[in-house]
Amino acid sequence: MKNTPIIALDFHSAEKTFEFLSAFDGDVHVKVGMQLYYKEGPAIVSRLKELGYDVFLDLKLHDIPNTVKSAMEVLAGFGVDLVNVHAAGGKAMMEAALEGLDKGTPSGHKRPALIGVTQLTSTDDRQVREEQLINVALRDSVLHYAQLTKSAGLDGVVCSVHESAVIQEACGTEFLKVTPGIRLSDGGVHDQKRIATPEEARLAGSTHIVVGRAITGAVDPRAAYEEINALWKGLV
Ligand SMILES: O=c1ccn([C@@H]2O[C@H](COP(=O)(O)O)[C@@H](O)[C@H]2O)c(=O)[nH]1
Repeated sequence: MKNTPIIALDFHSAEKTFEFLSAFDGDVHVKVGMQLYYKEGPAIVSRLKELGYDVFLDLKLHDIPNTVKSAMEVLAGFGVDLVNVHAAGGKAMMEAALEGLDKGTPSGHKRPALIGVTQLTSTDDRQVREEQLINVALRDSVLHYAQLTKSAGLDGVVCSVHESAVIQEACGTEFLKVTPGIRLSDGGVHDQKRIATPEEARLAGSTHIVVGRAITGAVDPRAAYEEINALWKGLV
């Protein structure tokens, strides 16, 4: 899996998606989230894979272990590179997800990497305390979910840049730290709470960054991508 910025294709149709991608060569890493997948179904994933894109299918599964296992068995057949579950579903659910992926991956193919969502980057300390009734700081909750995810055998987590360093220390450099909530220093925050710049992500030890609106909402998306990639790679 390449470590160039993962572009969140948060569009409502295949038409919009491919119009957007026409400004890029096929050598980018993309994320298909709920809105695009629910609209276009597995066909959008097959099309992107046929065109050579690395695909993160971001459906954030969260259900009883048996259901998640069966669903992952199906997703494994799509040939995507990365899939995810909510770590809050528990260790047994995450283990079941991995089992489903192993079972569904066609022989001779590589199993998609599997990561656990810790606390969404749109969540802050107040919500953890008052809405989730978790009596530890958000950072400790994220670290706990990361360790649980690792103990279930998954390949990494979705977290914010603010937790990447502590997770790297606890779970190692190979453990994926996929970080959304990326903004340029003059960019809008939108609905995100734990944001950071591409440079901050690199310095904190994130292994991947996920970028949506800072690219898709830019006047010149290709230029925004190049700027973010250069900052992420430390080239400027
Ligand atoms: O904790 C999470 C998990 C997933 N996301 C997804 O990443 C992108 C971010 O989009 P922006 O426009 O850059 O804010 C989006 O698809 C989310 O569903 C996340 O933001 N936080």
